[in-house]
Amino acid sequence: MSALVSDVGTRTAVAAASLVKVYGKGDTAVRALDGVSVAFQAGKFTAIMGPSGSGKSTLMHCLAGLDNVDGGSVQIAGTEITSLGDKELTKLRRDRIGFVFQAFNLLPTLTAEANILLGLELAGRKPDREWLDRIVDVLGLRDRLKHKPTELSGGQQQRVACARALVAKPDVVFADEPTGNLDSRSGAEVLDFLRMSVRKLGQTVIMVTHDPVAASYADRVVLLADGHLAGEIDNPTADSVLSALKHLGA
Ligand SMILES: Nc1ncnc2c1ncn2[C@@H]1O[C@H](COP(=O)(O)OP(=O)(O)OP(=O)(O)O)[C@@H](O)[C@H]1O
Repeated sequence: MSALVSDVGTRTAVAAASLVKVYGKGDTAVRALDGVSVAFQAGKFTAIMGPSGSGKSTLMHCLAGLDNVDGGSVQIAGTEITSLGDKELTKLRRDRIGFVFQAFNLLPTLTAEANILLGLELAGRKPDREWLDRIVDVLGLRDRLKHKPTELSGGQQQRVACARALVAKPDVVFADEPTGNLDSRSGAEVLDFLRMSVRKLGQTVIMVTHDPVAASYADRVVLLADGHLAGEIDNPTADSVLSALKHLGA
């Protein structure tokens, strides 16, 4: 495993080139992304930040193949996704991308373990038990696996959602405001986990957040403003992120 963690450091997990996304037509058209080129290294935790309306969610949706683009390219682990059909995209998202959303989206009738394994089951794939064990241990979910979502705290539910996102060993995990529904303590636990999934399990995480403290858990922050790349910060602190955002008028 340590070899895997050190190997991934220089590979590109996700790359966008000259990405353009336009909503609407004519006078009311909005260029939500206006030529964004950015690369995300494998084995790193990157946060996407910027003022409200700067294009963060749009960028995430285009990178993850959840939305079509109007120009440019997106590659996930070397696969160009903008030219894929719906079926191929669905398969790519299912097999190679993990998602963590603000709403935990767990099925209430299933146990935590069944929620974690559901995607694999639907895809007809067997879980790698050793990998599952590692994820469960890193997430501290061992004694919660038989519980239903209503028997879990918000933080625990989000950790189950993180396990679900990681269980298929995706090329990348996209997290959209993963701490938006959590108090600060549970939020810190989830962020700690996302960081550990990168450092200890060699995973790649790209997170959209409004919160400079959340962004400070990342290895790197990518800043957007008005649909453009507006800078980046390596080894961010909450203060350095906050002052960069102030600079952008957020
Ligand atoms: N479905 C849509 N139809 C029309 N315009 C849209 C749509 N989605 C987003 N936009 C516009 O595109 C721009 C970028 O929106 P986006 O949601 O990506 O920004 P954001 O940085 O994620 O914002 P926030 O921080 O407020 O969530 C904004 O001007 C927004 O109003």
